[in-house]
Amino acid sequence: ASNKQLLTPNYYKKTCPNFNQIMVDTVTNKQISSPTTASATLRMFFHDCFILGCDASVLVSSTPFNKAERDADINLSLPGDAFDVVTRAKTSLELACPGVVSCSDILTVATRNLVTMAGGPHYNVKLGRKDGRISKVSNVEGNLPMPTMSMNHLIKLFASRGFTIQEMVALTGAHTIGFSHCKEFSSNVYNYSRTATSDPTYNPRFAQALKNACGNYKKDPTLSVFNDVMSPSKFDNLYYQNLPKGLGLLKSDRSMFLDPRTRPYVELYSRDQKAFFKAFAKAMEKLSEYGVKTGKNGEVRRRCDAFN
Ligand code: HEM
Ligand SMILES: [Ca+2]
Repeated sequence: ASNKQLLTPNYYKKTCPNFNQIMVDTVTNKQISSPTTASATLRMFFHDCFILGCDASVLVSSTPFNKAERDADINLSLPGDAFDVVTRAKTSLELACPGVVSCSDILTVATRNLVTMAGGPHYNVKLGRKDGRISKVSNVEGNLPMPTMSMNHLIKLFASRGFTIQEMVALTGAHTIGFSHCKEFSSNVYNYSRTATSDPTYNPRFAQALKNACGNYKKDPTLSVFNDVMSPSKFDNLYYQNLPKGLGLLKSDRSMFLDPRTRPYVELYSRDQKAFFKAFAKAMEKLSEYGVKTGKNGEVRRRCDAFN
């Protein structure tokens, strides 16, 4: 059997009967006190799963002997709240059931609960992942999508992990919540031509608003903008409705509408939120099982930021 077939819905039923309750309590408290936790954690989960599978490799801290994934340039913007919610859950779970619950299962369930809390679909996740024993910065480079990549490149990247074009479009609907830092899109807003105020695929008023919001971004790299300008913290399908209007923030977002291979799915999900939720839930279940390790292929870390 492959590792993912060894995952089960009730993996902790006997060994940690309070697992679900502890996860719900921790995640709810954290999201209420820091409402950006949901988007932060969803992005971190994606970055974990795409590199060596969902094995919490993204949580490991660098040491003098090993530069870890989280110190890759693309991961430096992962917010502290995402690490914090996992650490809090791990601390409570270690008190209740020491040495039993993996950091990768914690990150998977926290993400699922947060998506639902933000208004998104509920989906089932199976459990029993073990944590990885490898986390290297060199595994990250080129293996996570960047807004500057061409659509060919993005499609190939997702295909290399077994995800179809439709699944890629559905998963990227995650940009219905959260933020992007100005540097991720500002070259499109500024470096167009002498006369145009912006990239022609932007709505001109939106481009002007972005210029205003990001004017000082080179001096203040913390400046950031909502991914979904219409409903920034609600998990809904407005992300897709924005794209035909030129209100997609990242170049890769606007390309989802401009490219004929992805456009039909953008149109479907912008019309039909139910279809989006169903596709997102299914693709998240699949992502949650991507490259998982079970049994002796991994460990239950004592601390999520260090190998045992
Ligand atoms: C075409 C593929 C994708 C590209 C190019 C991309 C790129 C980006 C970039 C550049 C940011 C801004 C990060 C920052 O400035 O802090 C971002 C944010 C985000 N991404 Fe993606 N992403 C893609 C797909 C996905 C997928 C598949 C997911 C999850 C299933 C996801 C979830 C998120 C979330 C939730 C945020 C907001 C993070 C926050 O608020 O802290 N993205 N993405
Ligand atoms: Ca939204």
